[in-house]
Amino acid sequence: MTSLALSLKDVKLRFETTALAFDCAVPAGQIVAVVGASGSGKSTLFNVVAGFETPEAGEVLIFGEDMAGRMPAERPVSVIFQENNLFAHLDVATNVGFGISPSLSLDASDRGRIDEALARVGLAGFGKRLPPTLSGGERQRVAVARALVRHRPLLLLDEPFAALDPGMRAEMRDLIVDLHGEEGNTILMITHHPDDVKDLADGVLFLDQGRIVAHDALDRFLARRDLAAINRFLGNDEIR
Ligand SMILES: Nc1ncnc2c1ncn2[C@@H]1O[C@H](COP(=O)(O)OP(=O)(O)OP(=O)(O)O)[C@@H](O)[C@H]1O
Repeated sequence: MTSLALSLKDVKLRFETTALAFDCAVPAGQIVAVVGASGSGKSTLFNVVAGFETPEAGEVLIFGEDMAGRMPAERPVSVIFQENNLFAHLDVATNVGFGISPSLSLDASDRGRIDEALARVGLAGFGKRLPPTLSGGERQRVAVARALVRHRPLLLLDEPFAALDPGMRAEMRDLIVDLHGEEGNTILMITHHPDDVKDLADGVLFLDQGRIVAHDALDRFLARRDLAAINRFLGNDEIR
């Protein structure tokens, strides 16, 4: 039996004007793109998994463990957002160090791990720099380095390349694929770009109006023509 990185069972949430309901089972070791129109519920899905939102019903299981009552820091999850992942007044090495110890009690071997992680994302020698002196792409690499030292088996990427130019986006995609190959972790990545889906994903979770309406392997997803929302996303305009 394939082990599951994530299962959402009858998960339900309600905001004033919106009801959301999530059901899915994501096998361990995959890269899964999370897509859907603005407002379809992608960030809310991540917030439920990471523990920033508590559902009013249902179960969130990560590697078979029920996450009910577990704070975000206690979950086997790392999250990288579109921006603002770093503390601007703390240097790069310290920002990465939070991934090892939230109280920053770091010994010499921890400092070695930080340097290794920075080298791994192409930022050797950047440890003393402050985030505002870095480019957007470099800041995202620091966030990736922090996720690397945190070493959690489930990584959530919430549009991590959205603020980057096309060349940098492609570089970051390559970096994520390389790290996934090395770590063997499970990655869920929110994106609005069909190219990210095609280049990165093993599978696709497609959301529409607060529900997961498709969960497919990549090839099957790309061949779908049966849902207008997916046709819009893939640009199958002639079929609509
Ligand atoms: N804290 C909240 N309070 C009230 N409504 C919320 C809250 N969080 C999300 N919503 C609503 O839930 C729906 C889903 O929002 P969500 O941010 O998850 O969508 P999304 O797919 O991530 O959108 P985008 O692609 O624009 O980031 C939206 O209608 C949003 O207004």
